[in-house]
Amino acid sequence: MPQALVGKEISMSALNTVLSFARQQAPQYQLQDRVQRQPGPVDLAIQRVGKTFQLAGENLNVLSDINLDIRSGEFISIVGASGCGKSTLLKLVAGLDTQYEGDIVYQGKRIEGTDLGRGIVFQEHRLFPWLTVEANIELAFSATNVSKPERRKRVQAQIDLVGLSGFEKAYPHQISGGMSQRVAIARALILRPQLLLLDEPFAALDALTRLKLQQELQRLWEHQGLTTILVTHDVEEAVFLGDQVVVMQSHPGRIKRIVPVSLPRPRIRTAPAFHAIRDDVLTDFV
Ligand SMILES: Nc1ncnc2c1ncn2[C@@H]1O[C@H](COP(=O)(O)OP(=O)(O)OP(=O)(O)O)[C@@H](O)[C@H]1O
Repeated sequence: MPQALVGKEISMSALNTVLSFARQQAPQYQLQDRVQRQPGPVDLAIQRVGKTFQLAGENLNVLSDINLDIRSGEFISIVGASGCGKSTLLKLVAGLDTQYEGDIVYQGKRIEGTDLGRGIVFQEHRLFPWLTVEANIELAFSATNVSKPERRKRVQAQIDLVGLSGFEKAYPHQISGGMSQRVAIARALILRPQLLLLDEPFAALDALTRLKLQQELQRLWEHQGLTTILVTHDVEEAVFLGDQVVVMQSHPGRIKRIVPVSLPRPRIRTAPAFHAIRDDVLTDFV
């Protein structure tokens, strides 16, 4: 069964239990206080991008003719079957792989390598087990000339923002998977990137933690005005968070269609309009 359909196995009563728990846990949104977001200018332009790997002497065409404009402050979700090239595309945008055809232009410059202005979070948290929560986050400053007191101040503020106050001195083995992912997100955000890249950051988490972190991610995104790209297998997550859901298909990996999600935030997962968009996207996987 495609990963994207796994969520369909949950019964309505189980889903409602999960949702009411998540609502209690989630930070309370003040709808009247929220700034109306306006789409900004194009921040990231992916133009005619292709990627071929060499595998056992053969050429493996993984991405072909990818074209996508992402506006400043937009949240883009990318879904698609396993192996369609989602992570490969994200790595190209991160600058972790610079061997590609076409152009990826971020804020007017072709991406030629990694940059502190682009933060990335992977499925595994990649924390150093011998460092505390605060030391793992502070590590992000190692290539900068930010002063020690300023680092400390920003680390504490970021820890507070992701809800980890009190766990500053804990080691990764002393905190849960969800908390570890929050540390990874804090580490990605501490340098105040303008572009946040997320590669299935919640895939290894249980359903409750996942819902809670989706809400927290939305809060951080709104708070910091980040342009965000999320790769996920979870269609519901994609619709809950995305301004647009990019559906990819395989062999070679390419964009099948882009589904706009204009529902107001925070989105109500049980609302018919939400179901309609989720079900529409799911038709690409059945
Ligand atoms: N370094 C590499 N060398 C050769 N082939 C690679 C390399 N990295 C990825 N691939 C291949 O590229 C294809 C796309 O991989 P990618 O990880 O981007 O897919 P994905 O859509 O993110 O998959 P999943 O959803 O399972 O994570 C796969 O066939 C994979 O085997």
